[in-house]
Amino acid sequence: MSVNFWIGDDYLKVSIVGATGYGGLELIRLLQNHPHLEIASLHTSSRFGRQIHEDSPHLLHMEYTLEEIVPEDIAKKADIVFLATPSGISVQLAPEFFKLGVKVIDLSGDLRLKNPGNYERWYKHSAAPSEILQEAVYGLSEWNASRIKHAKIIANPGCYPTATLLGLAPLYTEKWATGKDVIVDAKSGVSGAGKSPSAGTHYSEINENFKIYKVHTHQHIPEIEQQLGLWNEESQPISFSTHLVPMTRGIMATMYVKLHRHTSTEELIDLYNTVYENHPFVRVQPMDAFPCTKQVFGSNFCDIGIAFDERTNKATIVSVIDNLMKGAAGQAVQNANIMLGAEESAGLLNIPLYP
Ligand SMILES: NC(=O)C1=CN([C@@H]2O[C@H](COP(=O)(O)OP(=O)(O)OC[C@H]3O[C@@H](n4cnc5c(N)ncnc54)[C@H](OP(=O)(O)O)[C@@H]3O)[C@@H](O)[C@H]2O)C=CC1
Ligand SMILES: CC(=O)N[C@@H](CCC(=O)OP(=O)(O)O)C(=O)O
Repeated sequence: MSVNFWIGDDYLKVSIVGATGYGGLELIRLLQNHPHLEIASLHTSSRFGRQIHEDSPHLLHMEYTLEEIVPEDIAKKADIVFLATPSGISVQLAPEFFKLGVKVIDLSGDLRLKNPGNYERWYKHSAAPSEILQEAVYGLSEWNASRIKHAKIIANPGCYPTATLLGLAPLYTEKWATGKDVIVDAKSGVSGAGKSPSAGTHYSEINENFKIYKVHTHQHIPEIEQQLGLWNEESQPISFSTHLVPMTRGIMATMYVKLHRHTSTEELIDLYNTVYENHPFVRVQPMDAFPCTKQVFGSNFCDIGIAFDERTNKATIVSVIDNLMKGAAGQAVQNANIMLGAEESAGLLNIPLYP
């Protein structure tokens, strides 16, 4: 039975667990001006009692005391909880919130893979209970809205999968792609790795440098393949590589896809425009134009450029997003909007920061 979750003009209350990290801070930025959602509480595993602005001075004007993570207490004040925590945490927290009847939007990778063995292989943690994995709805907003609307748990997609899947979806769902020999060459800004410094991401390692990482082992490979398999059962394993770029935000995924049919760039652009016609956050570039990460900086847009290569019969698709927005907090708020029956774009239609 479907229940109308939203109760009209009132604000719905939300709590954020992991509020001090990059994803959590981006959620705060979006929720502060949201027309239907209001922050009830912010939670930390290590800094209880401190003000949010003590470690995040860009929030100097905001008065929120960081609280411990006690699901029973959160359930008393929140309708929805966002989990913006490292992998391995939602495995434990999501079942508790589910039992307490609080809707969960999980930004981590814990609930995305339906096969627990797959999660354990790629994430190296114990998986969530099967009941929770089955309950979790994959939150690729443009492609799963009818299920997101009635979901109790959302597994918000990863940043690379969001850029990749939005870029590949029209070819897979319309059966233009053979599903064989697909190559995804992806690059990310350093905020994708979260706020905690590490040997691989600190300034002198990343500045004026460009490096490949997690070759053939990236945890987003099974997530992308799971969704491609749902769209097209002929789909085969993809070649997927990830690189770190010396910039703060942004993801670019460049994809090379063999097609069933001979076509033209014009026809491909028409296909993408038709598929994404009613989706305000996916913008398809005109002929001969390709997107760059700066044109989506700080926004929830995914911009896509397309060209057909006559010589190889392959399409080249370029998809860009801001990893913290469409790749994390922005899509999480978009999913919350869909769940509560509001405009999908509520609180999210800001123009990208430029230059
Ligand atoms: N950064 C990105 O672009 C994207 C990130 N994601 C995923 O979203 C999640 C959050 O990412 P991001 O914000 O970048 O990560 P950060 O490392 O920046 O933040 C993680 C947050 O989790 C809290 N935390 C750490 N340990 C625990 C724990 N044991 N229990 C509860 N909370 C804990 C941290 O702070 P405190 O010590 O105060 O509790 C912090 O608030 C991750 O799972 C990430 O993989 C998904 C898409 C994109
Ligand atoms: C630049 C960078 O390091 N990015 C991270 C993205 C992590 C992430 O978002 O992880 P989950 O989606 O699995 O939670 C990475 O490549 O692992």
